[in-house]
Amino acid sequence: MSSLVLENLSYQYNGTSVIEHLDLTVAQDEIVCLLGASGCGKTTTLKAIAGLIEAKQGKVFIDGKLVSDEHTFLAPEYRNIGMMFQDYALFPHLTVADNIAFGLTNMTKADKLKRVAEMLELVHLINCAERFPHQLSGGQQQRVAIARALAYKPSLLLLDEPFSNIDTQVRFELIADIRRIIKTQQVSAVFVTHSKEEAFAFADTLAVMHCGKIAQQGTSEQLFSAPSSKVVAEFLGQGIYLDAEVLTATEYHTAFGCVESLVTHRHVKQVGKLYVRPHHLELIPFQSQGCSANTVTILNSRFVGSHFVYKVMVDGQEIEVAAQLGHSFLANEQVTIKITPHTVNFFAD
Ligand SMILES: Nc1ncnc2c1ncn2[C@@H]1O[C@H](COP(=O)(O)OP(=O)(O)OP(=O)(O)O)[C@@H](O)[C@H]1O
Repeated sequence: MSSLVLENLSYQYNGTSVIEHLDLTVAQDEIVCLLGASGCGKTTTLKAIAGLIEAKQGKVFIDGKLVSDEHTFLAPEYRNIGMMFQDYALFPHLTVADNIAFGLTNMTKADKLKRVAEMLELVHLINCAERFPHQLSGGQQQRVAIARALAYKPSLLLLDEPFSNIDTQVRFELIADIRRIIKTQQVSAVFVTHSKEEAFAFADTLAVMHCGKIAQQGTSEQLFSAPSSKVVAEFLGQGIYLDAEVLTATEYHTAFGCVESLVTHRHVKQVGKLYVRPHHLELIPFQSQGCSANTVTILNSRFVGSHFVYKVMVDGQEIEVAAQLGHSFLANEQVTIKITPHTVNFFAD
């Protein structure tokens, strides 16, 4: 059974549509990331799942139980969900142990103490039990927040940008740690972010949101290599569009010569655009016998520790390309560009 199902969910603020006919499924024990640009409706979707707003259009099911539709509205405390936000939302006047124990009602004192001890061990904060939130680092505060959210064994965890206040140096360690914690507790989760790096590191599947809808849901690899729309392609990573015409099931004609696809497509004689990412481009020393359209000028270069990254203008669009081993170029130098065979992303006009 799915842990969460949103069916045809819509929501308006003062008559302005924010979520429109949104469908989403989260499987048992799955971490799904709602990913999208600022203002696309991610937090509003999370609030509708939590019951912090009343979405009358569409249905919300948690663990198979209808919790919201036009006739039904279950308050947040009856939805069996845990929540975690970017501002930690810990009670400042309570110790770490008391923060974790806060939601544990209907339990004997002994059971409460046992559960708090288990959670402190899980989040590696046993020695901080008697400290207050202001005596902890941001990462430690988020560990307390996750311990508190998981303490009463919710079936679904909702996380709204929980890592955005964490120093970038420790952010990805914390992400890996919180993912481990969630996985050991066998709870499903919906995680909201606008950072694709965080989404890649934290989620099992991504649901890219655009203008209040899910544009595409799948693993990060599926979305990266086979985006169903330009919006998803662009959101998952930088690239350029090249005018293209389909020649065969695996070949596309462009101004840069024939581009070969590693997979067979069923596009027939269509014209459209290829979305080409930097790692599909190869810069090689200028070859005078090459087609002039394949010649580009290095605009500038930047050393990134292990190699150089060159900015070039291709078909009127700037793109940064990592240097191939053994080649180095100067600013204003003319180089030849090649498009290597890859899993082509073609969008018909
Ligand atoms: N209480 C509100 N009243 C009116 N409009 C709102 C309210 N809350 C959010 N909005 C608007 O709804 C739209 C979606 O907001 P939401 O917070 O869901 O987006 P988001 O994708 O989570 O954005 P961000 O990544 O910036 O947090 C935005 O245009 C926002 O201005």
